Amino acid sequence: MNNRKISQYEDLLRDVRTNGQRGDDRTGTGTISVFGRQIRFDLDAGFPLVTTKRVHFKSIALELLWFLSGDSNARWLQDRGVTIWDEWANEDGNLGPIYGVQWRSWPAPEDRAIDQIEQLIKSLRANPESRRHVVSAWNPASLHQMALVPCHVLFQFHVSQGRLSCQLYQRSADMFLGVPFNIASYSLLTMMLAQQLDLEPGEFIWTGGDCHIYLNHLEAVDRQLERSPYPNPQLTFNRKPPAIFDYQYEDISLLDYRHHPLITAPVAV
Ligand SMILES: Nc1nc(=O)c2c([nH]1)NC[C@@H]1CN(c3ccc(C(=O)N[C@@H](CCC(=O)O)C(=O)O)cc3)CN21
Ligand SMILES: O=c1ccn([C@H]2C[C@H](O)[C@@H](COP(=O)(O)O)O2)c(=O)[nH]1
Repeated sequence: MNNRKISQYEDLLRDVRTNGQRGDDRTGTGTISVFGRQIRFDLDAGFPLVTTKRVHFKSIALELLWFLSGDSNARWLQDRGVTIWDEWANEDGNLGPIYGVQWRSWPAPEDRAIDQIEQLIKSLRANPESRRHVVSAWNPASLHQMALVPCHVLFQFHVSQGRLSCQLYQRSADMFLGVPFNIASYSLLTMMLAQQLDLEPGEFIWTGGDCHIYLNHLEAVDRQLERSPYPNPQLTFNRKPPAIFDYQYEDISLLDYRHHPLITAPVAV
């Protein structure tokens, strides 16, 4: 079965490497890209953290907790040693109303704010069979204020046979640096929600729009593609926090993460 393989990410990376078309992009770096791809991960077959290079899980987990807290200032991350948003932040750490703000306080008329995560949890509890468990970060009225418009734009949860699944639509996908983060981040979110709702984690389905490799990542990608994936690590929680907003980094344990050495490459700004 495709969703129980351990090489979905590497297979897609190879697909883009082989079939990507040369093009220019906003950052001036240049890419090879394909449009429209999907990969799926069975979350009871281990945690889908890429093993063909070292991926810094702590940055991923802290970024997710930062989104969930509704914060969009990079200071909170910087105070915890996470530097992945530095290039886009101004001198005060400000990034404008990016993910955290749209998830937790989407601006609505009459100065109201919509907490999409709170509503999501309520709807998953009250009406698990609903086909409307959707969260959107793409707010056309706020895009001009954001340091970077959302890449992971919309996600939907689905409950079937006691299992909670998630599908993400990512409009733009930096295959080498961003996608390993995005897969792990949404898989972790799905496992946290499943724990809160007393459901089993189901599948994480990643759907990508423009899937690209930056030209200055090609050598790094070629090195990575010579490597064979290891079995997935396991992810467990050390306690059940009272609510989805109460998780701390220390509540999350990543076990048996066997990986190949780090491969570094510059991020395109
Ligand atoms: N071009 C680009 N690619 C991205 O993936 C990306 C952006 N821009 N802008 C916004 C966020 C920031 N994200 C980032 C930014 C940097 C790394 C990065 O440099 N990763 C290194 C080091 C990780 C660390 O310091 O923890 C890596 O080896 O994975 C990863 C994701 C994902 N996003
Ligand atoms: O979570 C993320 C955030 C960003 N990216 C990548 C995708 C692109 O390479 C850039 C964004 O540039 P746009 O011109 O706005 O598409 O950042 C990612 O892969 N994952």
